[in-house]
Amino acid sequence: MAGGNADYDVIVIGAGPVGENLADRVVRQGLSAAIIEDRLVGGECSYWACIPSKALLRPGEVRRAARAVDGARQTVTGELDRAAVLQRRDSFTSSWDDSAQVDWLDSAGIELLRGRGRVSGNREVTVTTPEGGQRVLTARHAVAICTGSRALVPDLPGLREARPWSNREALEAREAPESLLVIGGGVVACELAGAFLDLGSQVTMLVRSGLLGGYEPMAGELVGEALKERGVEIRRGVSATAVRVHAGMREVDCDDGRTLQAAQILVATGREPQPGLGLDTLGLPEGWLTVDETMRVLDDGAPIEWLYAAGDANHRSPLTHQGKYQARAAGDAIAARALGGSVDAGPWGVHAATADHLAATQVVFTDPQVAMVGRTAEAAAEAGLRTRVVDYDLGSVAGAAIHADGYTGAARMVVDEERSVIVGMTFVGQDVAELAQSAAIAIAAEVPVARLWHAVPAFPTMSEVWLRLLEAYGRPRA
Ligand SMILES: Cc1cc2nc3c(=O)[nH]c(=O)nc-3n(C[C@H](O)[C@H](O)[C@H](O)COP(=O)(O)OP(=O)(O)OC[C@H]3O[C@@H](n4cnc5c(N)ncnc54)[C@H](O)[C@@H]3O)c2cc1C
Ligand SMILES: NC(=O)c1ccc[n+]([C@@H]2O[C@H](COP(=O)([O-])OP(=O)(O)OC[C@H]3O[C@@H](n4cnc5c(N)ncnc54)[C@H](O)[C@@H]3O)[C@@H](O)[C@H]2O)c1
Repeated sequence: MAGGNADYDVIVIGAGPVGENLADRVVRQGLSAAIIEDRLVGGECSYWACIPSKALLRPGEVRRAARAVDGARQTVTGELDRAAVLQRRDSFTSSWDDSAQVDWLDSAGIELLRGRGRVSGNREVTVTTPEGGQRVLTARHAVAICTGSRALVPDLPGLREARPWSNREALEAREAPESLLVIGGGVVACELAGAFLDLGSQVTMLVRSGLLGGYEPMAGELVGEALKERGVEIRRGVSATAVRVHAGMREVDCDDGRTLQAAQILVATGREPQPGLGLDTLGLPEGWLTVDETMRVLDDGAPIEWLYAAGDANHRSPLTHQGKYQARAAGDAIAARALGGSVDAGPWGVHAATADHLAATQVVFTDPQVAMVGRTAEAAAEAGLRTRVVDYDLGSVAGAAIHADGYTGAARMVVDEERSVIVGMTFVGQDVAELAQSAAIAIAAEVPVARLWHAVPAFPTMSEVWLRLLEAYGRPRA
């Protein structure tokens, strides 16, 4: 066990958004930290996930928004400039150059070590350097696993040999394939199907069950209708059984007896943990790490005092902002434990990531967008809550009608009847992303429904859907 002679107070494996935030948090409180990264500082999010995907999606969204407003529509006559769209994506990823993020680590006082890290003992990490050397490092207080996740490729005959795209190849692409077969119906599948449609690919989606599982059903329905209207072929209830490459095309056999052809396949079937983290040295199984509320890794339900896992690595809420929220809780808890302070890990405590369970915010950047906070009606019922569900047509709100001609959208509010507080809210429609935070505040602050009647939305904005939902629910006495 490392004691006074340890190399650093804290060692963080993985310099994605979560690892960077965790390291920053401990350094700000006077501890020393090293961060180990084997690819680019900034992680999946900055180079192969959130940032390039949103950069690719935005131009098409803006074009459609203008075309949805009479008077503006007439001025938008040309096609998207696809080369400019790709160039804009490149500028957001700094052309996959992480020097600015490296400079930031330096300015924050965090030491960067390039290489692949793995836990090799109690408070010990071994780094395999890019040159193939090994370096053993020790941590005085904590090791934090912030290694994110990687695309899960199903074990399907011929699929790997066909060299399909994951999010990585898709988001680095220099050009769009003529045709793209997307396997999966989750968030990555829906967002990237739209992005490549805008870039000119003919897109087919192979969706085993519904679209956007885990969200309110209206989200998948409205997003699916819009994708179809824009020309995506969605084959629901169909699974691939085998893949071949023939004459430069991918051929995919399906369980409905058909064979589909595409120039490229995008696998968007979920994520898996990074392998080779050395968990076996601690007797832990490979897989997503289970953690307590301060992100300490649990071994048979008991926390390992010095080992933390935050972000995708623990799979509690695999989203950048929720992972960074966990990093703030974990970083502060590490510092409090190291410096002899008290730790407040109870619900909504300063060292607890309670919102992961009760108020996580998610935005799907499809067109229409989906913004969801907290639980779906189904999840709330499964958790045993006595709920009332209120639905409202977002398109009938004056602000939405002005926002776009023929605005189509939906809103759902899930109220816990025992406590008279909202536990879930979902908005679907053009530009609803910015409505999410209003719901996050209402849900995290557990504002009673009676008090919400005093939070008056401005007229004519889309936020007026709040008033309509409350009217449909009824006005409880305060
Ligand atoms: C296509 C796509 C789009 C997405 N869009 C959004 C979005 O719009 N909004 C959102 O909130 N979330 C989005 N996500 C999810 C988001 O990308 C992740 O939740 C987020 O990146 C998690 O951050 P992280 O720091 O935990 O992991 P990562 O960003 O994956 O970073 C982990 C880092 O650790 C490094 N690493 C891994 N193993 C080792 C090792 N052994 N040694 C050294 N370094 C290692 C990796 O190279 C990487 O740099 C998207 C995901 C995908 C796939
Ligand atoms: N805007 C955002 O915030 C955003 C965007 C993209 C991704 N993300 C994050 O990344 C995570 C991963 O996204 P994802 O879309 O890869 O995963 P997902 O879990 O959301 O969806 C996976 C999809 O693949 C299907 N699937 C799984 N195995 C399959 C198989 N063998 N054959 C056919 N279909 C199969 C599932 O039914 C599901 O539709 C999300 O959970 C989300 O947290 C967030």
